[in-house]
Amino acid sequence: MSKRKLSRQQRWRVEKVQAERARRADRRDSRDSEKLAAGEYGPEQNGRVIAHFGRTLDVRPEGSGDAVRCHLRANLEGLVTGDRVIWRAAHDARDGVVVARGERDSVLERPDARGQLKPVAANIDQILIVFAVEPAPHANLIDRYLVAAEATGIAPVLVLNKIDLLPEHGGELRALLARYEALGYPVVTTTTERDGGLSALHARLAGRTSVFVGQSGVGKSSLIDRLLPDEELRIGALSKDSRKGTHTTTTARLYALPDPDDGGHPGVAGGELIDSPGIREFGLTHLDEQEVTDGFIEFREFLGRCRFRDCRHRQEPGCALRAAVERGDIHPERFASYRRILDSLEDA
Ligand SMILES: Nc1nc2c(ncn2[C@@H]2O[C@H](COP(=O)(O)OP(=O)(O)OP(=O)(O)O)[C@@H](O)[C@H]2O)c(=O)[nH]1
Ligand SMILES: [Zn+2]
Repeated sequence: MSKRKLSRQQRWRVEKVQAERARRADRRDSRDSEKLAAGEYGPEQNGRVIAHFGRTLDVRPEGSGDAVRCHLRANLEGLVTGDRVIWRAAHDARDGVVVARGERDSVLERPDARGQLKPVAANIDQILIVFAVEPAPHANLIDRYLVAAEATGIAPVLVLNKIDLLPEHGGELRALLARYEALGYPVVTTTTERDGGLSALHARLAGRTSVFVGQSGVGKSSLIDRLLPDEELRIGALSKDSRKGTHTTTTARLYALPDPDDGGHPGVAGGELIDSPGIREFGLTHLDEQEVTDGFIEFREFLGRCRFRDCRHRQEPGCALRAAVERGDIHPERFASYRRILDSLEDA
């Protein structure tokens, strides 16, 4: 679209529309300023963005209470679901205005249609990477997700779902996951087919903001449906259609999970979930060689120890990474995965 040459007339029309938009934003902003000055808005308070639609946001007041539809001061851009904000409620309490954005602890980004990274959600504490007994994961796929998660700086957690389908003694999959536990990654097992099958997951979610990612068919929808059983909690939630991935731009939403210690009322203590089809499809995109290398956390202690400063850990003599593989300090499959991920970047 952006590459297409616009005719002069089209360009003129686009400019006119943009000018009109800017004028309207200015007008809105000066109206806000007047109202703010005239005391038509209440005092500043903290809140969190639970959904956003262009320049309109739903903000949940800190503590509790229903979300309030807010608009943005014109000088504020790029807020996303999960952002902490300072806002003021209108005196008629029906809407409000967001006046500032708080610092972000973390941000999840995805490339837009032009390949530019855009933030889609903020202040996420953990990325739950969902796998299943069926379809069985390749170790390489787990590594890909872990590398992508490490690049965001958000802590990854491995969730093995459908454990009702595990063979009696756990099979290869448990051994595979034990390998990741040894690296320090938390592993949680779940099943939607048994009572109490989500209790370890509930414990993991409590008090944190999480997102679920993972390949198709592993049970993300099934897990989320059970975590948010109350239809009301999912007001405005994804429709069945948009779940199927056709509307990957659908806005991310933040949901408070029911808190079992508070009679099942949704609250921060029960944990919070940010979800959208785009977030679920999060994967290995737009990483460079350095980010991939850094994403293998057990490599870190060996980096910088190769004979050559610019070692790419291939055939170079004195490679500290390859020596670590030979000594058994790095699992050969993790190293093979590393190589495969780098090769796939070159192909892309
Ligand atoms: N046996 C078993 N089946 C499960 C479990 N959880 C989910 N399933 C089934 O796995 C299938 C896929 O589940 P979904 O929840 O649609 O998976 P998803 O990850 O959301 O898949 P996409 O929407 O394609 O991304 C469904 O048929 C579920 O009923 C489980 O714990 N055990
Ligand atoms: Zn090396």
